[in-house]
Amino acid sequence: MIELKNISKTFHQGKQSFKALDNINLKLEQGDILGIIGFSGAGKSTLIRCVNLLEKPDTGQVIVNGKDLIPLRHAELANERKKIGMIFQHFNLLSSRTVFDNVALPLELDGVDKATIAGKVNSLLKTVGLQDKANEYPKNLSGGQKQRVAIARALANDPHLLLCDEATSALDPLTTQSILQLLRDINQQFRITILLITHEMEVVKAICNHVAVIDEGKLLVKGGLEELYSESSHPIIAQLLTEREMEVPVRLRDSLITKPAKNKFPLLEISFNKDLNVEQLLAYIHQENMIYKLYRVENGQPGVNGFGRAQLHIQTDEMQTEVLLGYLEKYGVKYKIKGYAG
Ligand SMILES: Nc1ncnc2c1ncn2[C@@H]1O[C@H](COP(=O)(O)OP(=O)(O)OP(=O)(O)O)[C@@H](O)[C@H]1O
Repeated sequence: MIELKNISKTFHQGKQSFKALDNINLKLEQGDILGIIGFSGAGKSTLIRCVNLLEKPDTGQVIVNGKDLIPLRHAELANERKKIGMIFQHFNLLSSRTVFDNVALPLELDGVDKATIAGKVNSLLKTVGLQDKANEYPKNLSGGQKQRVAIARALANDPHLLLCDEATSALDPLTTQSILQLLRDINQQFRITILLITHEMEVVKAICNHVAVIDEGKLLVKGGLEELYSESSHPIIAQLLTEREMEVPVRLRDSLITKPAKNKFPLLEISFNKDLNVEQLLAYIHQENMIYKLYRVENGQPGVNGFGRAQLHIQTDEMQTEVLLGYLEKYGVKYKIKGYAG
């Protein structure tokens, strides 16, 4: 069982301070899949990072299987952390290591012998459906395959808890579904508790048996999806429940394919944040002489649901596309590849 009790966290920058988490209380039973949903800046990442103490709360307790992690000394904390796996939006694989060696890394660091590592890694690669990719390097894998490698690596130390930090936010809809299905299978097969954060209601609906809504560092609701719907008169919850994926433009609807291909370019759905808005992005695109078509723009309300969304069809070469995606990531802007079209 995992319990967060009275967790608060304030960030200080120069003379300014910002309360990112305000007295959070949350409980998960073994085998639960809890989704924490909220808009950009609500405090989701800070909260999930408090669970394995990547971020140390100012106050409160993080109780994992009866033990408060906060007062633990370094070695003891490292031991508890081994049992908490984590996956990230951008996979965080080591590009210089093969798939096999990425998955093997936590076991190597733990001093496990080579024969045991080989057995374990091969079995994990089978679990995530990548046994034929053991000798590939991450650069030769699709986004979904990279996330499968990251999942296998997160499972290497037989964790009882898996933390998922926007694990499907960089993936197209079909790949998202397959990764969510894999997480569901892992939860069933290993009885692993899963705590995930997302800004997409679809993810919560697809996989979670419990949900908590976070806004401005406070939990607004926690419980089953029914509880969420019963609170839908709350403006933030109403928005979360109504926010849908933007519709694909009619012109592209029939030609959109799910995988990259020659002369097909990604259609991006971009959710802006306080650090980058649509005008700034377009100024950058012009400055870099990138070819694009802007299909839809939705204006958000600053401080309520981020700074709007847009659908942008990038029609430039692969290298420039990578540069653009890197630019969005630099500003922490979330995007989704809806598919590819010419
Ligand atoms: N290290 C830090 N120093 C200062 N402020 C921070 C730090 N980390 C987070 N914050 C602030 O705390 C607030 C919550 O951030 P957090 O990343 O937890 O939100 P989030 O809900 O995960 O947002 P997103 O979905 O955009 O990632 C934001 O206003 C952010 O700017």
